[in-house]
Amino acid sequence: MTKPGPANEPPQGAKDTDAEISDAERELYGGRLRYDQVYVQHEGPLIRLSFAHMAAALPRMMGMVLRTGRQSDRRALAGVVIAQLGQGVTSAWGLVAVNGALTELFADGPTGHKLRDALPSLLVLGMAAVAAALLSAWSTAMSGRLEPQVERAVSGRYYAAVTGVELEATERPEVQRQLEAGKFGTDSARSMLRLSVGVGNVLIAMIAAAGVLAALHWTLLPMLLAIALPKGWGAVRSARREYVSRLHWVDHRRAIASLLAYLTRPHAAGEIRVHAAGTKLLAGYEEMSRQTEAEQRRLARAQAATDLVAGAFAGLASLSCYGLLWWLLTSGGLPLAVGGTAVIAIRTSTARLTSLVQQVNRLYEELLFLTDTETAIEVAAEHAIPPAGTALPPAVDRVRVQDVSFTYPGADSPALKGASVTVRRGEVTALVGANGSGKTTLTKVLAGLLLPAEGQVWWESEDGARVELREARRCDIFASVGLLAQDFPRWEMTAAANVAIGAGDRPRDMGRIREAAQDAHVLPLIESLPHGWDSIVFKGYERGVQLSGGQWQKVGTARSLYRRAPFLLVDEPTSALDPHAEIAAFEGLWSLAGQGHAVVLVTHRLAATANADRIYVLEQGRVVEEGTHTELMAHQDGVYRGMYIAQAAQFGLAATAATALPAARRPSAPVEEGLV
Ligand SMILES: Nc1ncnc2c1ncn2[C@@H]1O[C@H](COP(=O)(O)OP(=O)(O)OP(=O)(O)O)[C@@H](O)[C@H]1O
Repeated sequence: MTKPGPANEPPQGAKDTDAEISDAERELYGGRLRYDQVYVQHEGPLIRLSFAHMAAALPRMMGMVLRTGRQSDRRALAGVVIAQLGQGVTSAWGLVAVNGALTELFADGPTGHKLRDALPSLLVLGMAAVAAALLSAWSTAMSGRLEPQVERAVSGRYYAAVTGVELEATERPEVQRQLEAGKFGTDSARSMLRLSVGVGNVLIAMIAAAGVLAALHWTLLPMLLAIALPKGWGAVRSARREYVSRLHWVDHRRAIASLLAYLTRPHAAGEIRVHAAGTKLLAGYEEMSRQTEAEQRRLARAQAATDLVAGAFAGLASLSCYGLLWWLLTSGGLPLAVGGTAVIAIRTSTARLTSLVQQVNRLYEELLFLTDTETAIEVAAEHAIPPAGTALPPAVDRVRVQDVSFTYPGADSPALKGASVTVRRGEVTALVGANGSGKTTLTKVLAGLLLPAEGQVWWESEDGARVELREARRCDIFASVGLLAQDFPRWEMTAAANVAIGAGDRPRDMGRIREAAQDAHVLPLIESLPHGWDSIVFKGYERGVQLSGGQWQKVGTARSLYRRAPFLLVDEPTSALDPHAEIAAFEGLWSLAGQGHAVVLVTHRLAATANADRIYVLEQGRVVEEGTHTELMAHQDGVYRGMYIAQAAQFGLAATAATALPAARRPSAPVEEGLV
């Protein structure tokens, strides 16, 4: 997952000044391209970026990563920890050996004797170096084994959590934004583990050096700290600035990415060229990118200033420390060998400090992203579809929607207002009505995807047993439903996968895939492709092919048929089909009803609904008419009759049942599969 890179920062504290919005954004998006209006999501992490919060959060998050590591591969984690501690010990051991060797070398006497006396310490120094190299290699091997497992564990938790969230919750901007933000931290656990190893390594080595220095002379420890503090301050300040900038410019970057995506999207290719839409988008991209570049320049300048200040203070501290060391040596307060060891320790520690600061800097950043992921997982859990519930009665034969109302989060008016419909197996139930009248929303309620705020949805069997949607075990409902949504997903996968994914919880059955494709009238097309079922139904890949809108609709139909669920909900299944294909598709639906399926058909093609067993007419979320075609046509001023006559008139036909599409019926047969 690519994280939103650093972009801009408005003047400190400002959030939405007009100056930040480019003319292009204003023209194309009417301002910022935002998922919601509330800039709350990152306020928490921003506050946590203060020193106190960082200190408090870091051990917790490292603990979390280590816990995940332990759950993923206990042995590898133990290996990493032991290797790190071992390196700290070897580092201290090395310094003690250096001090020993220097003591011998600075002693009085002939050089040959001094070298001989220093030999044991030099040998220990060599052994410490070999041990450090071995431990470092071991640590690399173990963390390399652990990192991908930790990433998989966190990503798995995140994606499992977000895909189990109630659909209604995902419509709420604040939930959606939190879930979305979590995406950027899925690889942070891996990075944090790597950085934690690096930080741990340096910290342990520094603690070892500090211990040895303190043992040699107490003044050496404050010297080390005096050099460390300014550098730490600079790093933390830089991290905070970058993060604030990224947060404030995330919408801007999203707008740029959206523009660029359009430029290469095949379905926009025509208008990009003919309407000069490409010229407009490219000009917008240029302008918005320049703005981003200006922000990056500003950040770089601010960063350089911080580095200068931090460097100046660290330099001053170093100067004072070496001055103090000089004075101690000349006044006889410190033996020359200890002075030498101190210089080596301070120099190596300062070098390590820079890398420590850099790694801690990045660790904080990853921590914030990981916090977002953890928050997303918590939010997802709060809004999760309950895994438990009452099992559906055996042989459910109808779904009864009773006085149901539903309002989308943030919407001014309800999409459904006291709607009641009954969907029976063995029948085709048509939902008709003007655009926005609530048909799709009603199918989502029937599918168990949306829980109505008022009213009940009963899943009933013939013998009177019934379970209400809220109490039902939702996976039972999902297992009973096949969907063909208006905007069904077009997976960038093989043709076979595009059908088989209709029953993702079952092993692939090529025989049934072919059958479903045959029933959806797409089998000859797929089998005539150069790579047949292995063709990727997207251009731009090897074995890739481009399907037309109508061909895609047939693939979508095949997918919903492959599921073999007793309740089939199809929303505008023929909108892209040619007249013959449309007739064949409707015949297929009627034949499914004849086999015992409940078919819920949402369509504006009233010629097809004329043969439905029951038609519900929706208007502004209410069911305003209900009955068979003949019954509804008998209402002189009826909504259905009005729509039907208008459609028939387009063909210059009188509105009679003869204008209806043919409906095929086969003898009833039990549905082969399904829970009910
Ligand atoms: N995700 C959503 N968030 C907010 N409002 C929505 C959402 N989806 C639909 N609506 C609103 O709910 C109402 C009913 O929409 P729905 O999609 O159910 O209508 P429809 O009858 O299927 O329309 P169409 O014939 O155009 O497909 C409309 O006013 C629509 O704007």
